[in-house]
Amino acid sequence: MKLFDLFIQRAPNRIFLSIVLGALSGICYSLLIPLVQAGINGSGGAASGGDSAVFLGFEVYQYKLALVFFAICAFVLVTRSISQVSLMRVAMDVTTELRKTLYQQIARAPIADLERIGSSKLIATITTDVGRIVFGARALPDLLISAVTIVGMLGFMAYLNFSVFVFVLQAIAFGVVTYQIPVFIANRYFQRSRQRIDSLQEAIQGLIAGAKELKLDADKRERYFQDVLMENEYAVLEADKAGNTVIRLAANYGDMISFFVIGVIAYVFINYHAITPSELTGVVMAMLYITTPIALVINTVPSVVMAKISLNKVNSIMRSIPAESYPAAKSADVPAWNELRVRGLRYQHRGSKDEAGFQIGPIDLDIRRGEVTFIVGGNGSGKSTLSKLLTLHYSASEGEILFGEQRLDADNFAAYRQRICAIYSDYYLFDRLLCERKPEEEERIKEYMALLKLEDKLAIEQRRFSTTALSDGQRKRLALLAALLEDKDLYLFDEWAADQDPSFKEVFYRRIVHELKARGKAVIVISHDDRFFDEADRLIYMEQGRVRETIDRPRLALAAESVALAAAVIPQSLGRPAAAQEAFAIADQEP
Ligand SMILES: Nc1ncnc2c1ncn2[C@@H]1O[C@H](COP(=O)(O)OP(=O)(O)OP(=O)(O)O)[C@@H](O)[C@H]1O
Repeated sequence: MKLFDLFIQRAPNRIFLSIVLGALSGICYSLLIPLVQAGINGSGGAASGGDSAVFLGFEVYQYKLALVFFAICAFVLVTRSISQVSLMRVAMDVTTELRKTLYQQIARAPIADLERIGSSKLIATITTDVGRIVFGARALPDLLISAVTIVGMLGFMAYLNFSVFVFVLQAIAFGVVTYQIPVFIANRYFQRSRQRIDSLQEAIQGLIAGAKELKLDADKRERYFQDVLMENEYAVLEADKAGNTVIRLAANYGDMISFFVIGVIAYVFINYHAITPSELTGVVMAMLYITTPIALVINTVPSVVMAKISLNKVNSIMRSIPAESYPAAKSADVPAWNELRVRGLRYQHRGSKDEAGFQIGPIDLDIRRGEVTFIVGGNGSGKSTLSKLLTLHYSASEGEILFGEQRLDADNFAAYRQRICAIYSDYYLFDRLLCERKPEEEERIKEYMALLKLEDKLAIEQRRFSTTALSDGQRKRLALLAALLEDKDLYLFDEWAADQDPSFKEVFYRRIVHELKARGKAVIVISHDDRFFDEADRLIYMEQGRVRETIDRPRLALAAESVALAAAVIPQSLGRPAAAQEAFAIADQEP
């Protein structure tokens, strides 16, 4: 994707019009000086006429020429304005369009890739890069108008005196070539600054999200402030300062090129070439006249350079976010299922440079509708990773998932995922209900608000929560309410009850999970709440990325029946596998 292509793709006609009007404006702009000179010299030919007229009480000398002059001024004003306004509006559309493309790409990205890239980089791209691209691209009409003006003026000089024209051309070529050296150096600094913006963004997130922890300890706060936040801030500042200093010096050099050339023509060139005083005046006027367009070209170069750097960043982010290749499908496109079977499933997280990523599998398990499956195991045993495989966010490297008799594949992936509802441990609470509105919704909302004791805390108006400024437990209950209003086949709760008080743990395990089971849903509960393991129809115990033990209800009930076993077996199954094995071995020996 190239800078100008963005604009052409968005509005080719408006861009064409803008370029034509910009070019016309540049041409007319460059006619003004020859006209003034013609007026001064009284050699305006037929147009000047040499007569004077009275206009609004003022005497106007060579009124025809004056008329042409002011008409051109008005034309330049109109065409330049239309060209600039039109391109500016396209630029604004392009900003929104570019952001929209990024939003869509993020929405379509696999979760594993979003986790790998991290939110800081994505936010920096959306906020910093898109703005810079459009700012740079917006300078393009001015560049065009200036370039045409410069070309027009050079043409005028060629008409006045060809050897002056050749000299000026050479001087400009020399200026442009030498100008590239500082631009190259500045470019390096700007690239360095852009690389540090991602880290800075991450540091800012830490400052906001970690404000509570930082406030508790002044030393810690100071260390974070200096070593992380300001370190990145100063790195960006230094690189930007250096880049802008070089660019400024280059811009001043560019500004003065015209004057150097004027000086050389006025004091040196005339000694070696035949040039009349009126030609010399014309050339000097033309040179002074193009000082501004040359400065403008030179001053907009940094914005264009920045825009190109940002565009490269956006391109590289876009390339690093692959879109999921599953065709969009509706949940109705796949047959109903009763059992989800997982066979030989493997997945590996992306590792660091020195270490291979955590591996899960091979996993074999069955999840049935109308049953509650608990997934238990120690921290880091792979429960959440398995939950993202089961809810079809991670794509397994090996193995298969079957919904009933239907094997999960690229064609039905999106449709089956539509049938799943989950509250992850790192869930996000939206500020409104996003599920499809159902006729009985009002009734159910009332019922759940009462059950989850939320009715005094917030109201739901037009499907929007009146507040989400709630306690952690209340926020999670609100997320649960939103999930319960949906009608999916499979519900997964990753440590949902971890921050609920005992009464809500009871409500969750004994009422909600039961109710979902009674509605024929497949319910997966990832939990450390061993007190409620008796609610499970099946308990899957994970260890080091593998299913170590699958315990079905009869066996679980048997083990739990004995007080000794209940105390010894189930808690130990989380941390002391040897004892758990022994206890289940005893349970298994029961007739
Ligand atoms: N996005 C990720 N990228 C790389 N590695 C990851 C990622 N998420 C988890 N891991 C690794 O996978 C391992 C298992 O993590 P997982 O979150 O699945 O465990 P868990 O059983 O849910 O733990 P807990 O009970 O603490 O929530 C961890 O050791 C972690 O290092």
